[in-house]
Amino acid sequence: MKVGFLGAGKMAQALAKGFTSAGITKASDVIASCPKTDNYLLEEFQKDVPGSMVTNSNTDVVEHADLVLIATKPPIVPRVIQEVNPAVRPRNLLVSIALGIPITNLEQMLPPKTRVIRVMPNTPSLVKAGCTVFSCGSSATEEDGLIAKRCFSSVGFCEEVPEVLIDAVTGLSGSGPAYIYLMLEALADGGVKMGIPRPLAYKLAAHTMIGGAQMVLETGKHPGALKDDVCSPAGCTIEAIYQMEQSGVRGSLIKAVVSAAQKSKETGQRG
Ligand SMILES: NC(=O)C1=CN([C@@H]2O[C@H](COP(=O)(O)OP(=O)(O)OC[C@H]3O[C@@H](n4cnc5c(N)ncnc54)[C@H](OP(=O)(O)O)[C@@H]3O)[C@@H](O)[C@H]2O)C=CC1
Ligand SMILES: O=C(O)[C@@H]1CCC=N1
Repeated sequence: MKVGFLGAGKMAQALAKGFTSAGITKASDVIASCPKTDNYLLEEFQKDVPGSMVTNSNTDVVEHADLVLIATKPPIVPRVIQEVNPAVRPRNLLVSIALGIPITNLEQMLPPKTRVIRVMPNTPSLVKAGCTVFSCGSSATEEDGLIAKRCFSSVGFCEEVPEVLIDAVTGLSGSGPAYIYLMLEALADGGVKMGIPRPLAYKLAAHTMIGGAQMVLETGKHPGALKDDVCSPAGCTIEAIYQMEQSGVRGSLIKAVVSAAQKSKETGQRG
């Protein structure tokens, strides 16, 4: 399958590297575009995916690729679609990863009957630990859904959801890696404050996060029950939990997800 990226930024790079290393496509069948001739992102893209093609022409991408990922910032999407529209053919499956833009808007901007899929991935796709949801447009076939599932499952967890959930998913797993890095950095800072060398503190914090998440997925136990297992009576963990509850950690995280989801929805309404 030939895969093209309109936009060669962080998410395009993560997916291109993930897809090629997972064997979904060959590097020589990947193409990415950015408008400026001196674009350093295209150089970065080719460094990440050696053997791939890069171009300053969005039309080249659509002409070359079967699967075309729209990977520019949301406000630029209408302009990019308008530009590539004359080149869109029935063989193209258009996959938008853009924040907030509903399928109906994408379909209205594209030629009638264009097969469209809206996707919300996240950056850990780069290391095959991504988390993606997708929804199919009105002309997308069952086979198109399977293609999306196969591509994004190759770089992590992937599930089809009703489109109405995508803004909420964006607030949770689309933006979520940023919340995790912030928490991880803070945990490591705590370790450093207590004398742990910084490189070791990052490793301990990261492995603790991976381990905790794996326990939730593999044991199927409620997160609260798993937390209780760590809190020995009159022990040190319950002291820490008491501090965290007083500083409103749960409320902050809920607010983070809600505000990102609302922003995603507003982005779509503005477009
Ligand atoms: N980053 C993330 O974690 C996630 C991002 N997304 C979505 O992915 C999309 C891309 O985000 P991200 O990778 O972070 O953004 P970046 O800014 O890293 O990438 C956007 C890319 O689009 C290029 N671009 C700008 N104008 C055009 C144009 N007219 N034609 C073609 N390409 C153009 C930019 O080039 P230049 O820099 O030269 O302007 C850049 O290469 C967004 O819609 C975002 O909502 C979705 C899930 C997660
Ligand atoms: O912050 C953003 O707008 C993008 C969409 C989800 C993650 N990053």
